[in-house]
Amino acid sequence: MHVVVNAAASADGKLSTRRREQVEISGSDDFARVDRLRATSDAVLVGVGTVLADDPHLTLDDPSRRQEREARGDPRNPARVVVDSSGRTPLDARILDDEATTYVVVADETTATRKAALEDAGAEVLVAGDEQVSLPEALAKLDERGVDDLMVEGGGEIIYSLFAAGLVDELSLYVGSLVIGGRDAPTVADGPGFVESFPRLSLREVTHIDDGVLLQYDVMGRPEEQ
Ligand SMILES: NC(=O)c1ccc[n+]([C@@H]2O[C@H](COP(=O)([O-])OP(=O)(O)OC[C@H]3O[C@@H](n4cnc5c(N)ncnc54)[C@H](OP(=O)(O)O)[C@@H]3O)[C@@H](O)[C@H]2O)c1
Ligand SMILES: Nc1nc(=O)c(N)c(NC[C@H](O)[C@H](O)[C@H](O)COP(=O)(O)O)[nH]1
Repeated sequence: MHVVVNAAASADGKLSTRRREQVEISGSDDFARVDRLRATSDAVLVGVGTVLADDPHLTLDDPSRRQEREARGDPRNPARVVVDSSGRTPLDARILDDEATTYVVVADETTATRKAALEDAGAEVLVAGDEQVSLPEALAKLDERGVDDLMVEGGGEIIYSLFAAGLVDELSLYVGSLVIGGRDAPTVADGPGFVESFPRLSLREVTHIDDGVLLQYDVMGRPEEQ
């Protein structure tokens, strides 16, 4: 599986405000780029924190890209994946509509009642991990279901855990020309943070888009992995 993390951050590295309210950091050209990246992916993954904060839809905006996918025999939208240990995804979340397949990856502790409610609401529930979702197990289950190209759209907790598990191949980071600030605002990679053997990146491309810059990195891995 090939994993691309895509995110947009302010110049001070924030994904949104301290209230976790969604901020439009990308401009129209960068959102078009994100739509193209979704169109070439088999699945788009977010954490439940993003679902609760943004209620995202994670489908393609451009109808011609849906047609192109169908013309090559793919579903019109990539599958959607929510990483959600105890099944907190609201049953009326936009991500559960029938515009695309949606996998809700839960941990073993999730009750059978909650799993059944999510399935009734349109999700395919996958179990990976005991108390918190195990990302290596989750990606292995997605791989079994034909996901070769996985796009991750955040948020900061999920991005940190994917780097910590050595599961990221590429990082596409759009840096918008604004300052959000706030010690409690989510950043590109939150979690407990690394204190040594930092994942190393190789800067492949720098592109001026809208009023910001797109940084595209290949992930070299952590020193002990190189
Ligand atoms: N600018 C951008 O590009 C962008 C992109 C996405 C999101 N955002 C913003 O970021 C914020 C949401 O980010 P977030 O960090 O709070 O949430 P998140 O990363 O989307 O989701 C984090 C949640 O995922 C669950 N999880 C399950 N297994 C996990 C694992 N192995 N590692 C880490 N998390 C795991 C945890 O909840 P459980 O323990 O309940 O499972 C955790 O609280 C929102 O404000 C949103 O607007 C911005
Ligand atoms: N590329 C990007 N630029 C931004 O300025 C921004 N705020 C996000 N945020 C990502 C987050 O995951 C959102 O929830 C989905 O981008 C919403 O996706 P929909 O439009 O509902 O499909 N992503």
